[in-house]
Amino acid sequence: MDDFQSAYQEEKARLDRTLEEIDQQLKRLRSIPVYTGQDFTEQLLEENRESQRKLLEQSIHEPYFGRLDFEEQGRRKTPLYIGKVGVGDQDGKDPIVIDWRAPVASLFYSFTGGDDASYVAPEGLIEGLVYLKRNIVIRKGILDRVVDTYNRDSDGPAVSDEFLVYRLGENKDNRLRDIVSTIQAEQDQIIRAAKNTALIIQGVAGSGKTTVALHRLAFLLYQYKEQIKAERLVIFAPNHMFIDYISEVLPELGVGDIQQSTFSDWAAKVLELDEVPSDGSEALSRWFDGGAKGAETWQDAELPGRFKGSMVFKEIIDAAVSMLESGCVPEGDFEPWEGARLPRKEILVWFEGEYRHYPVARRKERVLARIHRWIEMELKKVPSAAALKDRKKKAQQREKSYAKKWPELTPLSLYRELFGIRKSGGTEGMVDVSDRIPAGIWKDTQARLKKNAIKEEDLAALLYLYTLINEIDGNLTFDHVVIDEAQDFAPFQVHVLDRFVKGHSFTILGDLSQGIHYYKGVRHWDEMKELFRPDENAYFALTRSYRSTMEIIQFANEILERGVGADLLAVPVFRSGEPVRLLEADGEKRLALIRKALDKVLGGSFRTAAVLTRTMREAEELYAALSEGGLEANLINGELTQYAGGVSVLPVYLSKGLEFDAVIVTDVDQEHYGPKDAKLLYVGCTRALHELWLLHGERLPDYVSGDKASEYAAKVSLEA
Ligand SMILES: Nc1ncnc2c1ncn2[C@@H]1O[C@H](COP(=O)(O)OP(=O)(O)OP(=O)(O)O)[C@@H](O)[C@H]1O
Repeated sequence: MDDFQSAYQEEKARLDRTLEEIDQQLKRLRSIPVYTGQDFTEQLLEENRESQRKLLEQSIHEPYFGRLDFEEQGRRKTPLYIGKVGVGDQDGKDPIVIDWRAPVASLFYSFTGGDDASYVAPEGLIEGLVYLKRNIVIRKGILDRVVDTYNRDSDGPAVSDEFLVYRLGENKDNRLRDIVSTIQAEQDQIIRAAKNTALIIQGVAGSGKTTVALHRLAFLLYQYKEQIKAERLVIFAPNHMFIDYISEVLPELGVGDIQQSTFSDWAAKVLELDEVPSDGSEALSRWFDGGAKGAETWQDAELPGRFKGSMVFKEIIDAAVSMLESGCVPEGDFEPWEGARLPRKEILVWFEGEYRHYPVARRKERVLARIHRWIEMELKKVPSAAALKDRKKKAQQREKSYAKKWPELTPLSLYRELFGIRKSGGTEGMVDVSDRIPAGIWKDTQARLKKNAIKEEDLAALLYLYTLINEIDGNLTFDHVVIDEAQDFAPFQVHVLDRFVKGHSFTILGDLSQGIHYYKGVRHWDEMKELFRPDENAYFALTRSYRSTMEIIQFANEILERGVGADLLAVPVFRSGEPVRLLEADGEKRLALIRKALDKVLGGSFRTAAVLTRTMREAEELYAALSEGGLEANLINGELTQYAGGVSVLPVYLSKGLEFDAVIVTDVDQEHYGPKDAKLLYVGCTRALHELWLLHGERLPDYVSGDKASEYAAKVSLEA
């Protein structure tokens, strides 16, 4: 028997034993009648049994995916089996399968050969020797594959990407999947980073940012189970369809109930807005469907999204509200009826003294309530019933009009005042900051606010005002916040979120090379880092790209290098595929050739394909034409909440974050992708896992037809 066969036999025997053990445990658990009584302790025990049952039921299909033979210093060599779910033996003493999030399991991901292997455990640094690292594929309880990625006894360290490449070569369906069996060392470092740090991660396209963020949440829930709750974790994602696309990963990892939201949805909930301001897709659509040409030359300060997302705007707001407190208590004493008087001095003692520790809106509330109580006490002193009736009535009216003299302390009313919209008897305490806001933005915002129309760009400021005047309710706080596609987030948004998060516990991930929304987001990660103290943040860079073949990555890299002069180039995993196809397809032949290219692509075993256009309008037209020709496809627009897979037709800017087995980018010419659109084309190209087609007019954009291109791209022609 050769080594491979004996390894397979050994693992098969071990799998049979494990399945038998899990089966026994399940049988035992199922035999215990479900407790439905009122006893609290019994209820807790029943809950435990129920979650144990679920975990074992999940585990029995694929109990583990890896094996690591480790000899801890001074102990015996032990084979450790690592799975998505930890399983103990009948007595619950020795683990049969170790949870991938356990400290020792980190060795499986971080060990890359050599004599020194160590991991950090709660007891401190554990050192030892690794003898074997083995990947084991089990499908539906049947052993499918055994691949050794390190064997100390063979001819030296042989850590290879073979298993990773095998996994990456698989076709994808309509959902992002977990990667527990192949997490890479650079990703593992991020997943296991300490909770109370703001992690800022620059990762090239396809480096696993989204995937890593989701695994990090699963890790945090395991590692800090006493301190954090799933429902207090949140992922901010760019749109609802993306949320749907990533929705399977956490349940696959045995984690549920995590909040997933767009920033706008969340802000609207906190601010109790009747309507959710557009999440930006509408603005994007206008931006890309024309009208925005030349706007790239605008100064940041003139771009509403950039200006209102900056910390400069926060400082302007601080200046505007700096006198708010001192301007709150109305002039004059309070007189509920002639002869009774509550001196303003006394009210100030309450407002500025006793209630000082409350935020201002709450202080106002408390002072007004106390005045009410004071009136009631005064009324008790009134001797005659007739006088009492009269005074009561008067006091009611005066109390009401006195309350009206106080400023309206809501985020929206203050924001309106910031832009010069003042109600009669408005806030004396607001400082005029109009000269610090660019005239265009001032005028546009004022006009909108007069009609009570709020845009996404206003939300950070509104939330900030909210936090200045209100206490943040415990229900609204988070234990950890993930921000995906963070290059499109503004520093001010993150600053505001920081007020809702304990311990600056953030995972902020993005790719500056995919920053296609010129009018918002960050230009450099320092803009985010500066929001935190040096000891509160950590920066990581992910440079390996796992999604696409080498040919596609090299081709996309060249677009970045030539078109943007970027240095954040992706390093491919050694997975070779077809060359990128360049197909001239314009004029009358365009539609027929798009159809032909699609037929070619769909002829294989691919499960998902995308046809990317430059604009939404073009996507709609193409979708209509393709459907008329009998093709079954889905049109994706910014409103969609579900991603169905199959063939999708969509504008390239909406493809961000998604991936497809094959991608066909249409109209890749100078007209559609001018010199400023290299990043956009880069996003489109990097969506492809296995095949990329570029359908173009007579002249490709200059940054596409590079000299080196022939190494990984080929011109093809299909008969129209
Ligand atoms: N360690 C890994 N093992 C196997 N597959 C991986 C690994 N890391 C990432 N992938 C795969 O690479 C693809 C890209 O991952 P993901 O979408 O998380 O990357 P991203 O950095 O968020 O991409 P983008 O910024 O381009 O949207 C996914 O198919 C994911 O499953």
